[in-house]
Amino acid sequence: MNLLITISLKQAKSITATSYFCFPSIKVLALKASIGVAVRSEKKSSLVERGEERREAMAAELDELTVVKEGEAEILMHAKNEVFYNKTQVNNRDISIAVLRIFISKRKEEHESKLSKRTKSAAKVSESGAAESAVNEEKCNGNTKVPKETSEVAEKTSTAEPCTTFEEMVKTTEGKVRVELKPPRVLEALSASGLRALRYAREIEGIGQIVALDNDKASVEACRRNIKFNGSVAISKVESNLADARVYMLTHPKEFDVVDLDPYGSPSVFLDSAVQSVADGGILMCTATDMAVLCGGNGEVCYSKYGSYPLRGKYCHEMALRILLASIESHANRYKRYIVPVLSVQMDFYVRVFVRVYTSAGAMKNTPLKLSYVYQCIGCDSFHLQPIGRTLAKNNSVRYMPGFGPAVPQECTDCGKKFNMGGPVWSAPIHDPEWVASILEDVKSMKDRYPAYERISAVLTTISEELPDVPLFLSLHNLCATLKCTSPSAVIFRSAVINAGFRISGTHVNPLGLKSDAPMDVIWDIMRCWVSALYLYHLTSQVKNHPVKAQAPDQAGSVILAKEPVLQVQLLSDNLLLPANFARAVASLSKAQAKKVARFLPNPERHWGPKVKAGRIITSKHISLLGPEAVNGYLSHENGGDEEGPETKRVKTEEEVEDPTPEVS
Ligand SMILES: C[S@@+](CC[C@H](N)C(=O)[O-])C[C@H]1O[C@@H](n2cnc3c(N)ncnc32)[C@H](O)[C@@H]1O
Ligand SMILES: [Zn+2]
Repeated sequence: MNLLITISLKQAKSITATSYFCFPSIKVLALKASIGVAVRSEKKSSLVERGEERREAMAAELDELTVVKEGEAEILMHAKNEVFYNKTQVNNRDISIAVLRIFISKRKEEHESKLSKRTKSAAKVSESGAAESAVNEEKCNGNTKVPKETSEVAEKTSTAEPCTTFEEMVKTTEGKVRVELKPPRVLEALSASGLRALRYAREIEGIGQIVALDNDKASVEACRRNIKFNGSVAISKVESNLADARVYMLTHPKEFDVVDLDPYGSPSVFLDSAVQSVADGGILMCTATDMAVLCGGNGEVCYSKYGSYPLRGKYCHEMALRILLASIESHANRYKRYIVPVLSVQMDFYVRVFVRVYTSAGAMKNTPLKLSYVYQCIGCDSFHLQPIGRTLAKNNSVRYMPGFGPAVPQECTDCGKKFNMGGPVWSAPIHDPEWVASILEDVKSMKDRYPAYERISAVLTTISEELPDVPLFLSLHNLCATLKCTSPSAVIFRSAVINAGFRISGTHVNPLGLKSDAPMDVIWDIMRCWVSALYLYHLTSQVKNHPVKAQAPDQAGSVILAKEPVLQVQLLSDNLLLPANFARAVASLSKAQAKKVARFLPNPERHWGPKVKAGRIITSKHISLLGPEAVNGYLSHENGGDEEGPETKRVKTEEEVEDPTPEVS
């Protein structure tokens, strides 16, 4: 499916300004209104006099505009790149829409269950004769007074707890009064053209008011024009304000059920105010595109922005997600709040997290249990996590204690080298499996409504199969590079881990990554068996070995291979105890893999990456940001060069992704 439909008005160059004026479509009327050309009921004679001049100006202006359609929203883009728009982010916007749809339905379910609890507790109270439970008329609708008539009925309807500002009293057709949830209010804090806000308004059933902010005048003007251009639903739901998002969020505490941060680069400066602006139980959706920083390019910069040290492991993109989550949690904690991640995605060139925000000084005490330091060996890349805190159960209470440490000795037990220490990172689950399943189901049920359906369903499928409780992942390639051996296929390696009694899964972050709860010494034992003659295949006692390339005796690989394996796996067929069993295990393929469902897709076109800030002239200085290919594209375009050509890079097959270095022995 085409991700984006761009209707260039230039394509219709032959259409003169006169035909725009005469063409009776609503769209064109909206377009005229949006660019501020009022159609006055002037006399025909004066039109003739001034018509030529105006038509020329109009034609020139229209020539500069392009209508971009994504989902159900359309925006007018100016050729001068004055307002930020990156079509690559269609994946980001699609996933956000999917999450919001589920947020609305979960929020409703939670509200229903809260109401039924209220009803039960009120019934108990009235049974025991404690009539003081009556609700006073200001309890509902927050600051809004409920009409007396309504509040009287409310008293009769078993409401023992006060309504929140997010609830309202609604009279049903039978004349009863129900406490209903108000539609969720959304803050799109960094809105640029308003495309995202417009898509939310037009595509998400049950969404409430959407406030779109930007501190750039041109963006706000464009956003307002786009609101009008999108017609009545957009006009009634979306408002655009010129404001610094930080000030606005600080001055609107707990006012939004949804806060969306989609900044240029790092969201770090917005986090403190954003966590304060989300209502209890609301959701914060946050993108970070400063991957070089989050992945360890500049550890000290990452520390200054996020309060966490990144490590340059193969798992760095997942670590980036976990650093961002730890940082949001730390800001939330300042206000006695805490987060619960529902979905965390690394895709394209960014990370995006979806977290719910709650207030509870008690629950906040659990934060240190959800954060860990990461030790990564500089020789063999083995990694170990050390939680910051732990709990101690005593009688009927729980004591919060600092974590035991150190988690590792000074020198790596596998290869003898030292460790780098990174973090703290979020080491609790980064997704809620129930949410992920609901989002995926919902996306599949309305394929046509997601322009990036193929991509987002592939990512969500892979996420749904990740081990939820295993932070970070191994790279089979990396293990083999350390030992300088050929690689087992992922299926054979997964089988050995499963046969040894541990769990293993893929990760959405990297097609070659493997998450496992097997400790590093077990992983290395399996690899020792792979390279030695202890490789048992298909339970047939077929012995193979995979010779390694020689390396210096002090190198990590040599030290690891010099040790005898200690792992002992019992084979079912007889009483043999072997260090590893590579017989193919049933669970060695995920369900999606077994069904050959797509899990990783190539980029749909070239230059599928970040864009520079709006209005900036793209020069060769941007090579480091966009990559030489992308910049060449822009520069050649600037110079009147060719249009972007089709993707020429060969796409890997499913097998190649699964098993990039097929067995050679
Ligand atoms: C990456 S763009 C947003 C793209 C948009 N969310 C979308 O999906 O198309 C970031 C926007 O944030 C705006 N911005 C940057 N700093 C801001 C601030 N302090 N307050 C409000 N807007 C800001 C910029 O003007 C820019 O338009
Ligand atoms: Zn090591």
